[in-house]
Amino acid sequence: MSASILLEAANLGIERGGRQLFSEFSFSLSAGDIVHLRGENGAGKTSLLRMLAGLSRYGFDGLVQRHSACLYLGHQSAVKGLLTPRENLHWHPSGEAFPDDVAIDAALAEVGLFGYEDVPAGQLSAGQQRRVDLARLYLSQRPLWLLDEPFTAIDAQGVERLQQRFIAHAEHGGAVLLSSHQMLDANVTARVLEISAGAAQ
Ligand SMILES: Nc1ncnc2c1ncn2[C@@H]1O[C@H](COP(=O)(O)OP(=O)(O)OP(=O)(O)O)[C@@H](O)[C@H]1O
Repeated sequence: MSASILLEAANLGIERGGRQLFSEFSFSLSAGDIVHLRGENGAGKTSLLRMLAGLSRYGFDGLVQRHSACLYLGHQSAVKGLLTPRENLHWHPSGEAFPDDVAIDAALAEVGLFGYEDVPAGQLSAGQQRRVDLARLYLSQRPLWLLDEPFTAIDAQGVERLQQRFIAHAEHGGAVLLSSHQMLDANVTARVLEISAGAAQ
């Protein structure tokens, strides 16, 4: 095994609701990779990302080897409305706690939430709540990022900043696998993984 490989997936298959979404899907993620997971609605992107993150095995086949700690961002918000952004990040349900309020506030500023640190998250807009989740990308030390629709509810400027963050993460030895229906900017050097009905490539 090369030291730079962060994840290996071999012969993956997913069956949901009696339908085989795809099978015999193999790939790896290495340090420096940005990989864009694409496929139509229902193709199985969320199912695949959950499988890779080790969150679900239902209906799955194949072997996933993670050689690195992983940060998983689901397409549904993990933000608790009664907690403030600072508290949400302090006690994040991923189990990756961020105890340093100074670092948390800096991350919140990075995602445009300066001044909202102590506002109950339930009072924030959908995009601002998504930004609380995304602040983890400025706090986490985990090299392998598995991101399900990270651009959801994010404005154009925010999407551009996120892509800059992906580039910086990859340049520092991380890897990013993200699903999105949006095209990535031309300055993002990304590999495409395409899932289509019954097959993947
Ligand atoms: N818990 C479940 N039980 C049965 N079928 C499921 C379950 N979860 C997902 N599916 C089915 O699996 C298929 C793939 O769903 P998934 O959410 O992985 O697709 P997706 O590619 O992420 O789609 P989208 O682009 O719409 O987010 C869908 O047809 C969905 O109905």
